Amino acid sequence: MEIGTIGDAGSRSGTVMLRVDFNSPIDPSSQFILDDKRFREHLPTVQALEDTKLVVLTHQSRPGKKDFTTLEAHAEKLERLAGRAVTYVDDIFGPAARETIRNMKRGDIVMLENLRFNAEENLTLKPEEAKKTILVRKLAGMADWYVNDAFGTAHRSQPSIVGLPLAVKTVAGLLMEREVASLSRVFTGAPRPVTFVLGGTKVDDSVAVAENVLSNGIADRVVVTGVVANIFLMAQGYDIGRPSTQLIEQLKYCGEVARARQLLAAYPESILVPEMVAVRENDAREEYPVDAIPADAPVLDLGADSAATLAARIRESGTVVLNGPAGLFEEEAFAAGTFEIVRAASTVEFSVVGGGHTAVAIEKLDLENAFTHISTGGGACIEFLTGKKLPAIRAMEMSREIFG
Ligand SMILES: Nc1ncnc2c1ncn2[C@@H]1O[C@H](COP(=O)(O)OP(=O)(O)O)[C@@H](O)[C@H]1O
Ligand SMILES: O=C(OP(=O)(O)O)[C@H](O)COP(=O)(O)O
Repeated sequence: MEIGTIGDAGSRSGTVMLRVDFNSPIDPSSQFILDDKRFREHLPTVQALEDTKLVVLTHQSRPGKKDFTTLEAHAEKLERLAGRAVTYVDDIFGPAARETIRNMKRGDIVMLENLRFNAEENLTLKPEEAKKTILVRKLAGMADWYVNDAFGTAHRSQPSIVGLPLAVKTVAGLLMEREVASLSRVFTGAPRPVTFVLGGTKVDDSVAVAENVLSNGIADRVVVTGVVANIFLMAQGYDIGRPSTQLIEQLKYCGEVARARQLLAAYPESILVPEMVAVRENDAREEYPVDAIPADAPVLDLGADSAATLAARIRESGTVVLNGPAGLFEEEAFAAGTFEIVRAASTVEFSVVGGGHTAVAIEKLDLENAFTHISTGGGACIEFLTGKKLPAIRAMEMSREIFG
């Protein structure tokens, strides 16, 4: 890896700013954090920096959303999970934050306020521009070095991600290092055959991933499920019915049908599309072949035969990259396809998972330990798999060039 890590950062003392991604689902009325996976995943980095004055930075949600909130509950959650006191300050770089940081001792942990409360953090900027923001200048003035562990935000060109590394020596935290190493292994040295299973609703990203991994010989085959499969069925000329077509229009993914058609033409043997689907008809699950989908019934899962056929192809793989559920698994009647695919993926030698919903499906089956790597990133993971260099990684490389 071209980026520095905590291991080669040398001194483990001084004031360290640690960027994490504690952005988590929150109950808007009780402020209760509903899932603490991201907290648990960042703990090794927090503990590795126990001899420093540790200033933790994160965002929570985005301005305008219901779960855009202060970080008091996040500080409490970190305190409980780390078993160490965490001081929360409702300030980012004003007098309260500066005073608290000035008074820190070795081993102290301070959590600053939601970075996105500062308008500049919500801008998408090039690293050089981000470096000039007041936010970056102020934070840099309080830090001896910076650790970026926020893999889940690595695809955002925001000041704390791409600007701060140009202003302070920056290295990757342990989670960032593990994410990059595990996901990179998909591109080099993954046991073959390599199967990508792309489902869920992020059709544009999934088509881009399929293009990248098929054209570069990274994947031997791509299995499509979920809404992604519906696009490929349209590309094959099938009528997927009004409700599913409307969903694709709503999501503004009609343009993806032509891209899917090109992929099918270029890789006819490598893209596996379901032949049977499950729909909701008269409030019940019914199964149909893809050339007989009823006009008014939404396609919500793989048909049982197709789930079994695709699962068998997954099981014979050396590597599986799983991103996005195969259907509306939140409803019991439409969960079978997702569960069968997840179970099959859990049996292979090297298995990598991206996406929050996919991780939830795995948790429901209690199969977390059966996977090699479950990424904390949704968008970041899938963007990494499209083959693009993530802005956070590029910024850490630049930091290494600047500060050594
Ligand atoms: N055929 C389908 N029709 C409607 N929704 C679907 C279908 N297949 C999957 N979904 C929905 O996709 C959502 C997850 O998609 P996505 O956000 O892309 O996954 P992830 O968070 O794992 O990346 C789930 O809420 C699931 O119910
Ligand atoms: O949860 C996140 O992204 P994800 O839902 O794609 O995993 C990250 O915290 C990034 O958040 P953002 O998409 O508001 O920039």
